[in-house]
Amino acid sequence: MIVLNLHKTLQSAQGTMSLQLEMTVQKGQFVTLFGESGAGKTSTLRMLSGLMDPDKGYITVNGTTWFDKDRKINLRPRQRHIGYVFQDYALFPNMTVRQNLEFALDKNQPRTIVDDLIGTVELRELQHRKPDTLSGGQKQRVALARALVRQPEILLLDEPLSALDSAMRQKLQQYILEVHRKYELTTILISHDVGEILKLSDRVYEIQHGRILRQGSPETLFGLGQSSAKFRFTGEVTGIRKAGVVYIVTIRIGNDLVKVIADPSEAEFLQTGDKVAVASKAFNPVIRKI
Ligand SMILES: Nc1ncnc2c1ncn2[C@@H]1O[C@H](COP(=O)(O)OP(=O)(O)OP(=O)(O)O)[C@@H](O)[C@H]1O
Repeated sequence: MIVLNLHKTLQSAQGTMSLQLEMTVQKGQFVTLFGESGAGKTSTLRMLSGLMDPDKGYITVNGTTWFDKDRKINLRPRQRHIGYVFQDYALFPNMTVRQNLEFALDKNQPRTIVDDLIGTVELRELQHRKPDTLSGGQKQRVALARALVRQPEILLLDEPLSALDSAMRQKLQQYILEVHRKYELTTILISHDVGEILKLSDRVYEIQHGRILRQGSPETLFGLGQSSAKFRFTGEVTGIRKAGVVYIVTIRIGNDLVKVIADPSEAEFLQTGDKVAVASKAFNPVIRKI
């Protein structure tokens, strides 16, 4: 179980922002941090991993204190047994895929874990290639495998899929779920993609200006518990047009554009850029802002 009690003054473009978060993540959970840019999501992961010191508060993981300002406890990043995957892969360009993984091994650690990971994320054919010969999705599989070489209990994923196209994202989501289950990880993801959050997470925290605004299961948080589960998708509004007494709302789902008819009460609160859920109610799609 991870218990976070974090206080940190951050410098935003608008001035100072006071981050104050209390969060408990159960062992084995898949948790997502969601919220607008600059809300403090990355800073939260950096404090958990030891890359940024909180001004006040404590971090305990499975009963061990990793950080406690009052008791002057502050474990170094290497002592925290965390795997961290970033959006930009951060691979060593002069090393092959296998060498990137082997470089992460601890002294005395058996090499079998490297083979196991290469198998799990299907890198066997690519293992002797250098990163600049790989696609974005392949590089991110290498970064995911490398983050797991030291067999961490906690995996932190900072928007790892946001640079990938939709088909590649879907594949990578599958790999992420697979490693989360196979290596019995506790995983914390930062994501803005509602479909991705629904697919992967047990629990979502919505962060705004350094505070938890809402938390709950993804279905509850995005209002999907109230709609029929027979037909449901999430997407982003790209246009709203009035057509007589109704509105035509264009929604982007992955690479597809779908048009949905909405009545004025549904369309009233929508604008371009909104994330929405569309579900069917007795064959009529209903549209809800999330
Ligand atoms: N070391 C630091 N010291 C002070 N302020 C910082 C530091 N690092 C980041 N900040 C500021 O803290 C704020 C929150 O940044 P953070 O990266 O945590 O947000 P975020 O929610 O992850 O946003 P995004 O989705 O854009 O990545 C930003 O305004 C940033 O400039």
